[in-house]
Amino acid sequence: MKTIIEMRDISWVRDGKTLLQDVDWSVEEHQHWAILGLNGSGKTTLLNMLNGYQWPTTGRISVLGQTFGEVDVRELRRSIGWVSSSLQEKLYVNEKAENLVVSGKFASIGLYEQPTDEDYEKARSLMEQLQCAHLYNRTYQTCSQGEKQKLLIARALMASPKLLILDEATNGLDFISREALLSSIEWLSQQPDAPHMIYVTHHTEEILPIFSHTLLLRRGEVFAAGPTREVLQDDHLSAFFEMPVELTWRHDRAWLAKR
Ligand SMILES: Nc1ncnc2c1ncn2[C@@H]1O[C@H](COP(=O)(O)OP(=O)(O)OP(=O)(O)O)[C@@H](O)[C@H]1O
Repeated sequence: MKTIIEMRDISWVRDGKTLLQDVDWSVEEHQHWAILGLNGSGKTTLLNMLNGYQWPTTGRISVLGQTFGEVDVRELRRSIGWVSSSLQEKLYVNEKAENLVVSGKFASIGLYEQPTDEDYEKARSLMEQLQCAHLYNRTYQTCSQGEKQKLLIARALMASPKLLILDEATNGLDFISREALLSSIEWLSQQPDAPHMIYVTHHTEEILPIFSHTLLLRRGEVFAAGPTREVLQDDHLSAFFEMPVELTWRHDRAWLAKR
């Protein structure tokens, strides 16, 4: 089995505060993972490290078999798709949807290289598959939040990444848009060349059955990591949230309530 992500003894210290501590985490081939954590638990910091934007104070990271410190991270980033709202803030709001999606091929914000006709065909086909082809000639700023998220996923898929990170992808979506986005993610996982997915969320019910494994992150430490059904249990989560909670499983998704 190939290891997709390996983090060993990761810590990150800033201004005398330990914000990540002794993080050990492995993602193996054919696994999709969810990361669940409260605000400030260190999720974004962990993702920044996976993309080589932040370096750990101690520890070792390898992604897709490449060890950080020994590889050109800019090159490695071409194999990693990252969909996050922080990325949205950096995007050009006046960019046309088609150009925004195509720019994913070059892992650039804006288009500086000349795309080919095939690139535009691929962009259109991805948008059709994600059911957002009607936005082709629209500018990014005129799209709704749900439409924007789909465009960002299509953009990330342009480079045929081996790893796709979805960071709070359903932020700001209404119920219908959220379920539509989750269906697209499920559809994506069923494609023959599907990337390995890391889905970061605050909500247990968004952890689709395709996410075989879940990592619980609390105050910069791994609270639990393993098969989703083992990790998402009442006792475990009550200890995690430091509040009595109970889960109801419906359609293979875990709905959380305060006990
Ligand atoms: N550059 C920085 N300097 C100092 N502290 C930082 C820095 N970046 C993050 N932190 C702190 O590290 C902790 C973890 O932040 P992080 O953004 O990783 O959490 P998160 O789990 O992504 O939170 P949220 O769910 O709210 O997005 C927070 O306490 C945050 O204030």
